[in-house]
Amino acid sequence: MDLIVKKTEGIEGNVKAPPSKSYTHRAVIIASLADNISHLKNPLVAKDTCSSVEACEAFGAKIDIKRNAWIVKGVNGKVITPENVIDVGNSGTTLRIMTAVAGLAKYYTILTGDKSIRSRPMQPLLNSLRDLGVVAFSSRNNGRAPIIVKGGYEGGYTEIPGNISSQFISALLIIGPYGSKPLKLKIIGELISKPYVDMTVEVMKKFDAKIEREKNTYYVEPNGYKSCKYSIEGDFSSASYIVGATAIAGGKVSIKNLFKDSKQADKLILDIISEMGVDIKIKKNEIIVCSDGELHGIDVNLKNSPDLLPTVAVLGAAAKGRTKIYGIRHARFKETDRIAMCAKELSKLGIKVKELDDGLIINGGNIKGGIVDSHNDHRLVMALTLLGLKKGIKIKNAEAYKISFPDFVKVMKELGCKIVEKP
Ligand SMILES: O=C(O)C1=C[C@@H](OP(=O)(O)O)[C@@H](O)[C@H](O)C1
Ligand SMILES: C=C(OP(=O)(O)O)C(=O)O
Repeated sequence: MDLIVKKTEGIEGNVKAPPSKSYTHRAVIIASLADNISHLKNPLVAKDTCSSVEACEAFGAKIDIKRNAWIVKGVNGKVITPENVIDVGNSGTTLRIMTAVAGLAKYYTILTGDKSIRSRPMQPLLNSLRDLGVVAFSSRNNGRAPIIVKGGYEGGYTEIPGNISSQFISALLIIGPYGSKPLKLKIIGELISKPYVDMTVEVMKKFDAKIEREKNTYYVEPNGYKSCKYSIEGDFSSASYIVGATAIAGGKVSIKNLFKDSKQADKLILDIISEMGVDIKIKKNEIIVCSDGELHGIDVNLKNSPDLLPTVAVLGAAAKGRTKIYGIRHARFKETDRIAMCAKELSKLGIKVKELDDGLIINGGNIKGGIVDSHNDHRLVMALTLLGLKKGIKIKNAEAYKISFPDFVKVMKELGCKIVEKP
């Protein structure tokens, strides 16, 4: 499917941010391991989170999908060996966390996914799982999926580099409560995407896990999880496209279901956008964005918020002057190499972009219309849509937005964005 986006000036309305993808993954996986029945309110129903639901069911959890709620009967740590291969589709979070969960099963689990998933780094996680009593290897010995895991998780000590993906750390912490010994996990070097680990710890605590951090080391007691009622907040990464569209097209938009005190990494979009010249009002559970469509370039470190790269890159392209984005070498290991793909697609629209090892320098302000490709990356589809509001573009392979924000086109149209889906 292609998206045709037409120049749009002035958008307005009141919308609700979709539920958080990261919190939905964590809640459903932890509830699936827990001792009894958990009620998850407002989960995100999207391709990536459905990959986690299917994987949890394959490991023995019973999940009843109701309108606006999932009722999860956990396995109380007694994970069964799946009958079939676990196919995580396009979801890196599912692959990483479920590889660790497979370490709790008795026999062999095979985990794989689409072409993009089969290119994403896994070796540090496999090494740590081995330290903790699990047999875990890459079927082609290249540190990528397909992954083969034979359970046997005991707990104990391991260390892991912090600069490739925080999902390795989240994955190891999540199985921590089910060892025969406590888990001691030391992060070596710089920890990127740290807010995502904080979110993991927050959800683990909500399910009564005993977890502590001292400097760069996490300690988890083998006490299991207690099921509970958990409500999933709105997603700042998805909301970044609504904020970005308002910033670029101009207008006034209110976004509900976003919490001021959220731990989400991508809350940073609010600081970024105000620094670029947009007026932001932050209420307890609502954000109001007001823009005249005039933005100016900034320097920004996205080390902790890698998923904002495509959004900030297009904002930089639409802004006057230079935008430098840095600190995000790890954005090269996502659905695509997002540094390279943002540079490639923005160049097609006449924007001068310089690729850095860990970011981009964008000379914004002069966009021409044209045809761009998402490379099947959901964040590229949604971010490129924002540029279309400025000049009119066609985005190829656009159906990828359904990975994380299935109502993206509907919500954008409600706000007045001129978008047409072409099958
Ligand atoms: O744990 C999570 O929910 C995520 C962690 C981040 O990945 P990295 O830790 O690999 O940067 C982020 O990019 C991803 O979209 C979601
Ligand atoms: C990188 C992302 O997710 P995941 O790692 O779960 O594929 C993302 O949502 O941008």
